[in-house]
Amino acid sequence: MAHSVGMLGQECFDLKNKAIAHLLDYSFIDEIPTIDYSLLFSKDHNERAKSLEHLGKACQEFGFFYEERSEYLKKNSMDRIRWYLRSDAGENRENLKIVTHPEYHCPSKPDICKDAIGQYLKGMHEVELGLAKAISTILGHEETYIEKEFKLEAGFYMAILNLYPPSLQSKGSIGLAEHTDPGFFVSLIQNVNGGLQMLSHKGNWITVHLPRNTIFIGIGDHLEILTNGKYKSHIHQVILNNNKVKRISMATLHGPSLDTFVAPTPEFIDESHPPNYRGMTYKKSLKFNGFDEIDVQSSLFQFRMSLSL
Ligand SMILES: O=C(O)CCC(=O)C(=O)O
Ligand SMILES: [Fe+2]
Repeated sequence: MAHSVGMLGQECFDLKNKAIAHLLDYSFIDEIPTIDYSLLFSKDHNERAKSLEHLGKACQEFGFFYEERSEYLKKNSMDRIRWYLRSDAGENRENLKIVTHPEYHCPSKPDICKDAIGQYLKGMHEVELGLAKAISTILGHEETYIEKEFKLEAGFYMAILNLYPPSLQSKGSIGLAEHTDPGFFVSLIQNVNGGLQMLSHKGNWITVHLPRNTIFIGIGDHLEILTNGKYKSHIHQVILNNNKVKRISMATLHGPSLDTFVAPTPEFIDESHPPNYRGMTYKKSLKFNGFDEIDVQSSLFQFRMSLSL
């Protein structure tokens, strides 16, 4: 069933009971499995159990489920809004990163932006808490497990508004090179299909086609760490189409609070599953490679024990 979620800067979003998470299905190349968010909380026990099972399977097997620019160009390690343009062989995008939680920041111009993004993210916070409950349940924990582990009340969120190709024409086909994102999960909306690709477990790049008015949800690094690798952070990239299509996306990284220490929890560790990741606060993990918090760079690769120690 389709749910309405307006696009950025247009309609207001009412996501409370109306979000759907899209999780990429590796086995049916053209099909993205859809989790009906409302069914995760259905009063019908069978319906709820079925939909939780579907979500668990998707998580485990698929891993996904302008103001004055110059003002935001200067770099300071405590930036809460930063504008960025890169156009070279490795990356071609213009983007604006905004810390939106626990304090909400947003450029004040254009004024529609602040309200629209604020309302969208308010809705997404509800969705986040709902997904945290549902995923805690399928992991065999009490509903509040992830919310508590990640201290989501003070979660660090980053909204990333991307434009491909950038105002300068792109200098290659890579919009954004392959990467994973830190955090609990990433939500993404876009104005046109095409560009975003996910790496399947078979090693194929699959283009993500989102039905209109839907939100894509992908698992982030810190759910992988918490579950000791049971759920995998999704590897993705953006490929450009010879400057022919302008695409705008907004990715929101829903992270734990900056002071949360994230490590594999004992429930996911036993003799045959030793801890695969080293633990660290979310803040330290974001700054691990000398980046600022606002860069939201992944350091998952270095947290994997066999590689990092
Ligand atoms: O634009 C997209 O589709 C993906 C953006 C993304 O992966 C990111 O900003 O981390
Ligand atoms: Fe990303």
